[in-house]
This record gives sequence, structure tokens and C-alpha cells, in this order.
Amino acid sequence: MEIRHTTEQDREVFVDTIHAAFAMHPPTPAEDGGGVFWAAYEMDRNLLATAEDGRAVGTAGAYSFELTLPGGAIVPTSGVTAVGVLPSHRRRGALTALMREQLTSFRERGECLAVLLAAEAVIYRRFGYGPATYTARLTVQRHRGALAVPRARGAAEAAAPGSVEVVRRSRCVEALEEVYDRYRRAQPGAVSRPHRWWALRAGQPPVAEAPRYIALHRDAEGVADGYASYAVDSGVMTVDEIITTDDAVHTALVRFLIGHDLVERVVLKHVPTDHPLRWRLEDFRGGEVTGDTDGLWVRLLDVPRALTSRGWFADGELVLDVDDPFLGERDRWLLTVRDGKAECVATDREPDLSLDISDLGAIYLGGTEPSRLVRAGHVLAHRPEAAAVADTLFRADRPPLCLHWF
Ligand SMILES: CC(=O)SCCNC(=O)CCNC(=O)[C@H](O)C(C)(C)COP(=O)(O)OP(=O)(O)OC[C@H]1O[C@@H](n2cnc3c(N)ncnc32)[C@H](O)[C@@H]1OP(=O)(O)O
Repeated sequence: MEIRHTTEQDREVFVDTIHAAFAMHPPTPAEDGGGVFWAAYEMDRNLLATAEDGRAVGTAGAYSFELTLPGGAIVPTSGVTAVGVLPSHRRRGALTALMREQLTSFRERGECLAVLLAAEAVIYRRFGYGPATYTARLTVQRHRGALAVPRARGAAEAAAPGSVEVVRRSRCVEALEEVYDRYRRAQPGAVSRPHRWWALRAGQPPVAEAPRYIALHRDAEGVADGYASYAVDSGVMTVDEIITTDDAVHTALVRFLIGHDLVERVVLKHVPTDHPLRWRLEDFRGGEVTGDTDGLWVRLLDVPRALTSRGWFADGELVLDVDDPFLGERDRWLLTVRDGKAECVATDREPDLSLDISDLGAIYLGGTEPSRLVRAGHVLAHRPEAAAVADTLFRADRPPLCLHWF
């Protein structure tokens, strides 16, 4: 088994191999002038595993993203994609070799973090990735979907001024790209959706391949400040994503979607479980939460740089004993946070927490409480209050979320 880096000439064999690994056929350009997601592969960044006869048997790809961290810092991050090994060549170490080469190349690029969306949750922990954001599906029966009048004094008047317009996705791509870009810069856990994705109409952003309508929200001055992407089929409205950082705009879009004629139920595919939307329903049980699942998985490649890059919202100090068995590294770090900034230096002080690099990835964006991993038996707290200190320290300014599918 050999691992080699690809070039543009390898696009066809790369696309064929990854689709064979998933037992799928490569999609062709969709209707409505659409592109296909594989057109966005960065062929100067991908890897092929080849058998003795030179045949490609495995793939691993990477996108060049920017990731927004708690506090608003934005760092270049590789988004791992297109990982697959032919069914005839599984369990012989191809994936392990691909992951090793990939992590080495990410470090050579000087990146301190890598991210992915996992096809199966059992695959990536061994390579140091941990689940860091979460979403669920919220299904609202339209007849139980009335929104409550906000109880806080003044909140009703704060309803988003502006308008919602229905647009075919192909007619408003520029506005969507702008809205998405503003959103992802303010949302911890969000990744950039590179211009080339929009330009290629790869996967027909946002997200789904099938034709979609867009509910585009504009503020009082007519500037687009939020959108929802949706389709209606047999009385069911499926909403792929609602993109806005403004809660009032979010509510205006939901009000619009729930008010749509000829719809019995609205399925919001990716809503964070702690989103205030459920509280906005007059009938708290009018929304059913299902499909609670992990979103973005995070892998730290450089612990001190990753920890000092994000913003912090409480002062404190922790000694972290971090084990990275896949890369054969074990280090102890003193993390000190003062006035929103962290220092992280090697130390030989007694540890407060001992944890695997994948668990540090899980808590890094503030979406997984360290105490939960202590209670689950994965993180070891060496003194009783260490877990609570870590919970306070690692919390983010807003819950992390990644709505970009890659
Ligand atoms: C970011 C993304 O692209 S997610 C997409 C992931 N790809 C898929 O799910 C496509 C279908 N599956 C596959 O192509 C392959 O089964 C892969 C890529 C998941 C694994 O490839 P392999 O070459 O078989 O993995 P490899 O031989 O290196 O196995 C490494 C270890 O992971 C384990 N492992 C790998 N995949 C799985 C799995 N799906 N379930 C459980 N264990 C697994 C192996 O048992 C092995 O464990 P061991 O070291 O204790 O023996």
C-alpha cells in the first residue's frame, strides 16, 4: 500500500474511487444549471492509496477552509472530506496510512486544527478527532406552530424590521454568499464556504442538490441579512439551513416558513438542541426534536497554538495532561486565562485533568462540557473542582455550530 498526493489529472480516478467506496455513482450536473459537489475538490490537496499494481484503492481529501473560533478569531483549517477505501481493500490499514499522511501535511501547512463531518461516529476518534458541535431535527406540526408573543418588556417591539421575499436559489446566489460569509464570521464552529463552491454551484449551495427555494430576509434598508433554504413535497416542508446570527431575523424567517400554505409540517433539519426557537413556540410541545447528532469534529494539531488562538470568557488556570496516541505525543500544558487571553506553556506541575487529544477536540469550541466527559469516564479530573473550572473556562460566547456540509 502506497500513499501519494494527487494532481488535477487524478480527478476522475479520485471521484470514481470515492464513489465506489460508498457504493454510489458520481452525480452528474443537476437541473437548474446546477453543479456537482465533487467539482469543488482541491486536487492539489488530496491523497490516493494505491495497491501493489498501482490501482487506486483509497482516497482522502481536504478543503482549505477558515474556521471561526469562540471570540471571533478566524483560523485557516483543513476540512477533511472524501475519505473512503474500496470494500475489497478494507481493514488493511489504508485509512490509517491516509490519516497519518494527511495530518503530517496539515502540520506542514502550519495549521493548528483540522475538522471533519463523520460518516460514522466510530471511525475518527482513534485519529484524534472529537465531536465538537451538535444539531437536531425539529419537526413542527403547522397547526401547533404558532409563535408566542415575547414576554420580556420591549421584546415585541424588537421584532426584526424588514421583509421576506421568495427567490429561486439560482437568482440570488450573490446575496446568499454575502449573507453566509457575514454569518460564518460571527458564528463559532462555522467554516467558510469558499467562493469557488458558489461559483461552481458545487452541490448547489446551500447544501442540497435538489432545487430549493430561498426565503430571503432584508432589513429596513433592503440589505439581505438572513435566509432559509427549503423545499416542499407532499405537504412536508424541509428546511436545509437558516442562516443568520440575528435571533429576530431567525424568528421572522421561521414565522414565514410556518405560515406557508399547503404545508402540514415543517422539518428544520439542523437546529442546535439549545436553540431558543422551541421557547418561541406558543405550544412548547409543538416542536418534536429527533435525530440529535454530532456535527463538526475537531482535531488539535498544535495544542498551545490552538488554545491561545480562541477567545476566553472567564479567568482561570488549568494543567492539562494531553495524550495523543496516534501521533505518539504526550505533553502537559499549563493554561492560564486572564482578561480573555490565554497563555499555554509546557509544565511539570501536577495535572488537573488528564485527557485524550480527541476529548480536547470535543471541548475546544465550547460545545461539549468537560464535566460531561469526566462523568462519562473519558476525562480524569485529579481534584474534585477541576471539572467545574474547566466547564467555566471552555464555555464559548455563543454555542458553536457548523451548518456547512462538506
Ligand atoms: C470525513 C469523511 O469523509 S467520512 C467518510 C468515511 N468513509 C466511509 O464511511 C466509506 C465506507 N467505509 C470505508 O471506506 C472504510 O471502511 C473506512 C475508510 C471507514 C475504513 O478504511 P480501512 O482502510 O478499512 O481502515 P483501517 O484498515 O485503516 O482501519 C483502522 C481501524 O479503524 C477501524 N475501523 C475503520 N472503519 C471502521 C468502521 N466503519 N467501524 C468500526 N471500526 C472501523 C478498523 O477496525 C481498524 O481498527 P484496528 O486498528 O483496531 O484494527
